[in-house]
Amino acid sequence: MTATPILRLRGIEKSFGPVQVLHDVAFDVHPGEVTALVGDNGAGKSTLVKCIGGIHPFDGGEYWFEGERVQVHSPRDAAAMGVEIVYQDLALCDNLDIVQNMFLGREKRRGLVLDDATMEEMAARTLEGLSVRTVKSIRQQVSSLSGGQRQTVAIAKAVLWNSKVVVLDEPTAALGVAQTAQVLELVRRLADNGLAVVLISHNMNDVFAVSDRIAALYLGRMAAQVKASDVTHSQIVELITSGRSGDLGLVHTNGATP
Ligand SMILES: Nc1ncnc2c1ncn2[C@@H]1O[C@H](COP(=O)(O)OP(=O)(O)OP(=O)(O)O)[C@@H](O)[C@H]1O
Repeated sequence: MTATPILRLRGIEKSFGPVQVLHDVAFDVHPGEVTALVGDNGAGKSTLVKCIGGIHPFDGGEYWFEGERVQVHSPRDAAAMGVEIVYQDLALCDNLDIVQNMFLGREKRRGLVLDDATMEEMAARTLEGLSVRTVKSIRQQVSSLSGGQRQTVAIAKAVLWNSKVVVLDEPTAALGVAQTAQVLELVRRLADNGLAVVLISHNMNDVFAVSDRIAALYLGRMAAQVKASDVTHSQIVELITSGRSGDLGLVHTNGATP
């Protein structure tokens, strides 16, 4: 674990028209760690992640990356820094195979022709690096994959580009028990490989199974950002439902790094 956050947000404010959704949000993300982002429906998790990914411009606040203040105006800006977001819909094309999906929109070319051999080799190397053995062939069409395999492909696609921060929006939401376990193992492996991983989840078992830190949003405010080992399930549930925990001695508010 490292003390220096790779991504640091301070004072983030975001409104949609007259409705303010994020209020003075602080959020730190560390390399080599899984940071769970939790909060009730409508707490602002997706909005915060879309601000991180450059989809929503925020109205005020500071975005720091690798110790420098940055301006992120588009998903392209975020991707250029190494920030990738895997949204719940996964944005995979059913009629294409795994390699084609992993390079969709960022195909490698040799002159005017697609460089299929290089793409296939890079895709295979990435999946191997993540110890993914659940897919039979990388030339398999995505339509034939299970939910867990699809999630795996979407995650592999995100890490293919030397990404440094990967945000996963509810990666186990639609999965059964065995597939959930596989995806959680993969999430942990990403962090163990040095990536900073942000995991949005409503499932406290998943959160405590893989997370190093937990950030709880309540009505658009960061109620607390704590080390997972410092809190109990019920304290996190309390933070999610009421924005505070009875035992405040264990809670570090305002996103400050404990
Ligand atoms: N594009 C938008 N325009 C207007 N309001 C929005 C927009 N996107 C989100 N909101 C509002 O912002 C608030 C936070 O929504 P957000 O989707 O960020 O919450 P969430 O924590 O991700 O919830 P969930 O767990 O249900 O996905 C909600 O009240 C939502 O209605």
